[in-house]
Amino acid sequence: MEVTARAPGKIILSGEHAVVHGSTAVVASIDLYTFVSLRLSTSENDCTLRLLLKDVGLELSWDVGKIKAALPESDGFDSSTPTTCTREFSEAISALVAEQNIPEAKIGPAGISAFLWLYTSIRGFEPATVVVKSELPLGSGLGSSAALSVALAAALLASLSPGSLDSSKQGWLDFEDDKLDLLNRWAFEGEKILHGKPSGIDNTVSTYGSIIEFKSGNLTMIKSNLPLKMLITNTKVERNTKALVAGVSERTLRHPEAMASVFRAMDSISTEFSMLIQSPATDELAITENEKKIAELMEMNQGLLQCLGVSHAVIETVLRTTLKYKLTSKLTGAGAGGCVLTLLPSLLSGTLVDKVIAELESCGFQCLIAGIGGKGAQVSFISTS
Ligand SMILES: Nc1ncnc2c1ncn2[C@@H]1O[C@H](COP(=O)(O)OP(=O)(O)O)[C@@H](O)[C@H]1O
Ligand SMILES: C[C@@](O)(CCOP(=O)(O)O)CC(=O)O
Ligand SMILES: [Mg+2]
Repeated sequence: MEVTARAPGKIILSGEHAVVHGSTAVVASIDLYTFVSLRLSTSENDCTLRLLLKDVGLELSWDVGKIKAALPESDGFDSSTPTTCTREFSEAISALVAEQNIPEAKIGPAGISAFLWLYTSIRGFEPATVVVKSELPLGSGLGSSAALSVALAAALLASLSPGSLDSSKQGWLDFEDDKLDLLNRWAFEGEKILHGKPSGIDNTVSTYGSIIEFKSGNLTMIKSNLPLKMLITNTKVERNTKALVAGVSERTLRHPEAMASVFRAMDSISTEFSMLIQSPATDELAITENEKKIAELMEMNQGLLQCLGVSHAVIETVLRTTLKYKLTSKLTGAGAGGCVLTLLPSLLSGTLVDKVIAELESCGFQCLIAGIGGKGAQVSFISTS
């Protein structure tokens, strides 16, 4: 039997970075997914754990006996209790990753470390083949790290207890509500390896889907009464979330009072953003008024992200370009490159949207409009017998 899980990426509509420091943020899942397929080995002579990372063209493999010998002694694994990768395990896992001699240009090693931690913690030392493939651009602010952790944990947990899902059914199956919390907590452990100090917002929206107001680990699912159409522009400037999150924490240590004020302002912006998108807007006039306020909040949010030191010249180029068309933009995710969101008001003509996209793409950027607020993690079973 093979199990495939899929987990969506996300756009942070308001409050990135500040959310790591306890402020409110608003996030939506997008209809671009990371897929993880898991096939346990059926051959007695096979002792290999294989990891195929299709997006970066890497095929890695380890002897499961060697993995067991390399990791510190432990009381055994317990898939029902998500545990944090300790420094001792992290060092042993880094050594297992290093021995694969991965070309640095291909990928940051943290994703592979997160894989080894989640795999060995949930499934132990069983030989298997795991294939990862994503529709998301990696390291661009659309949450590929969380989608990887969620899809991986989902495939592993589903393979352990397929009975809790109706595996005779075709197509994508939802997890039961009580399993979602376990899945989310495991994915958070993966995201810790990838982000250093994650807020948990990305793994939460990738697990549950929808639009979520998030603060200090608590989520509230919300329903938008606005169309909230966002143009996503990928600047293709690569950056690393872990380094950017650490940079904001260092700035916070240097200027605690000033940064606390910025985080408070971000909290107010996100709270108002959430309230505005939920407020009943029955006619065109009310929708337009609320969209204007949303645009203003996005502009303020972007200004504060600049205060945190996470904007970038290329992001400013996108802001200037969209402003020529009287459109408002903000970076999304960790910033310093990656993706930028532009609000497309509901009355905006299709011709104008085409024009702004053409101009952005002439700068070498890539534009897309994703569906937002859809389903979270799901699994599918394929019988290989
Ligand atoms: N499909 C994938 N294949 C391999 N590694 C991945 C994949 N998706 C995510 N990763 C890991 O996540 C990292 C990017 O995460 P991050 O810097 O948090 O950016 P984002 O989450 O915005 O995409 C990559 O460098 C890699 O380690
Ligand atoms: C900057 C942050 O708020 C979001 C990072 O998102 P991404 O990895 O850039 O997709 C970090 C976090 O919340 O864990
Ligand atoms: Mg990430």
